[in-house]
Amino acid sequence: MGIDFDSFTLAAATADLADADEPAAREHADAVEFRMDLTDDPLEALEDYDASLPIIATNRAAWEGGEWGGDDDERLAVLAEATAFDAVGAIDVELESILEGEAEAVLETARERGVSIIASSHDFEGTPPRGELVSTLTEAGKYADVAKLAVTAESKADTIALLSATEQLTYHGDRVATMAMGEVGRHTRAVAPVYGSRIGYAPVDPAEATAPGQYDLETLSRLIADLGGSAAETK
Ligand SMILES: O=C1C[C@@](O)(C(=O)O)C[C@@H](O)[C@@H]1O
Repeated sequence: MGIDFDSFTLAAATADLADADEPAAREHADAVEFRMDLTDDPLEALEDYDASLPIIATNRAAWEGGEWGGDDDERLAVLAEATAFDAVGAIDVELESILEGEAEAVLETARERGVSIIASSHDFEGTPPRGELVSTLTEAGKYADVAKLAVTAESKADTIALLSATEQLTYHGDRVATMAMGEVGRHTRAVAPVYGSRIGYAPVDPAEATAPGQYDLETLSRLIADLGGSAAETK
């Protein structure tokens, strides 16, 4: 069953699926993001999975900030295999792979199996101008159920640009997930859902963050709840 992302989804991001059974995950997370690239035998881990949270499967390329060691064909083939597991409700595919024409098979397999698709783009260096944020999200949305963009904010203006792009796409009816990585933009992880962002990522244990600036799960859950952030209510 695909995750519908109709409302905000808080994902416990981890390399270790056992985290899905941790009290913090059971209490605060709506899904678990399994970073397949950060573990040795991800398909075996999926086979052993018996917790109740649905899984977002991500097999991040090294050229997109991940740690997958093999080539891209194999990386996407392993991701396609992950869609066979009932617990996998969504996959995350790099927009770059989609635009290069490398992801057709994995996207088709996911669609056939009713698994939702997140098309993602990351900028670990900075934040492109607002117009570019909008066009990247619009492009990603053509191929996926959720268009995701993670940037690195270097100024408050960067965070405003990201939130503004989030609001624009959401107002237009597109499903997006946005966040600014690093210290300057950290608060966007709590605030972006107010403007429509559909997915937030947080580790169960802050020492095991999967991206710079992440809050731990309990903290992010509380911040979002306090701010009343809910994707469906942005108009
Ligand atoms: O793409 C994302 C977002 C993320 O990079 C973040 O900034 O929280 C964390 C990653 O695990 C996830 O795949």
